[in-house]
Amino acid sequence: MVASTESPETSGTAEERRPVVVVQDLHVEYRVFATGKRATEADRGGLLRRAKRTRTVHALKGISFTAYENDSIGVIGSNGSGKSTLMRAITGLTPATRGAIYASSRPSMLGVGAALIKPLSGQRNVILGGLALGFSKAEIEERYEEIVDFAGIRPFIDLPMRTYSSGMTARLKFAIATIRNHEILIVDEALAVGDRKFRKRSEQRIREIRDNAGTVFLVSHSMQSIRDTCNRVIWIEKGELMMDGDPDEVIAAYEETR
Ligand SMILES: Nc1ncnc2c1ncn2[C@@H]1O[C@H](COP(=O)(O)OP(=O)(O)OP(=O)(O)O)[C@@H](O)[C@H]1O
Repeated sequence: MVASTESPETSGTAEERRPVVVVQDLHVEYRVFATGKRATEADRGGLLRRAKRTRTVHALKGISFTAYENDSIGVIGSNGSGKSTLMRAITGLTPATRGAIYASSRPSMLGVGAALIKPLSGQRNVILGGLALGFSKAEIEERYEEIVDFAGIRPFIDLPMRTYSSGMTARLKFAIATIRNHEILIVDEALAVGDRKFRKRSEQRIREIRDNAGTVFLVSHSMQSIRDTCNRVIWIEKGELMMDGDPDEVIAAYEETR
């Protein structure tokens, strides 16, 4: 299938828009040990045999595209097609085996999960999460009400986070993580959790980030979320770029193969 490198539905030509992420012929290979009997000391040839059991998974096979300022790019593809690998490579968490990624500023993956502590109340966690994002205590206090309202968990904010349902936890994390303005934001399946009302609010927040001259990548299996949020869609299958373009066209082509 033909892959175009230009973004559709843009306010100007590609030359007028600032490129923020350039991915050039990106390859990512994972070296994995296939499960097998663990080598013991008695197993003299163990090391050699173990080496033979190493497999290489070629997760991305020459992906190239350019993301521009104000782009909101949906990333779709079947399970295991390489979407998360591409996102991790863009943030620098997964090294490129070959090819290159250039970014105008450090892309951030949406999330404050690691900073939060489950036995503490939602309230304390808002403060912790805010500090982890680089806000001062005063700045967090200023935004506190907004975060709690957005998460929609006010009646539970004094309870320990471990008593929250997974949806409530996800809403709180999303509410904290998006208070910062991100220039390049990656949202990997964060919208899959939470109910319909919250999903709509999250999508609105993503649009606001984009309108603030940000660039957003949204990985999702929900074509509705992608349609509602993105001006461009990248479809990856078996580590290859199948199509890059208008959401309706790319989603239609993807759904035809399913
Ligand atoms: N840490 C890892 N070590 C080894 N192989 C990995 C690792 N992470 C991913 N893979 C492999 O790389 C390929 C792409 O995986 P990836 O998680 O990027 O897919 P995905 O499109 O995000 O899938 P999903 O929609 O299921 O989340 C898969 O074959 C997967 O098994």
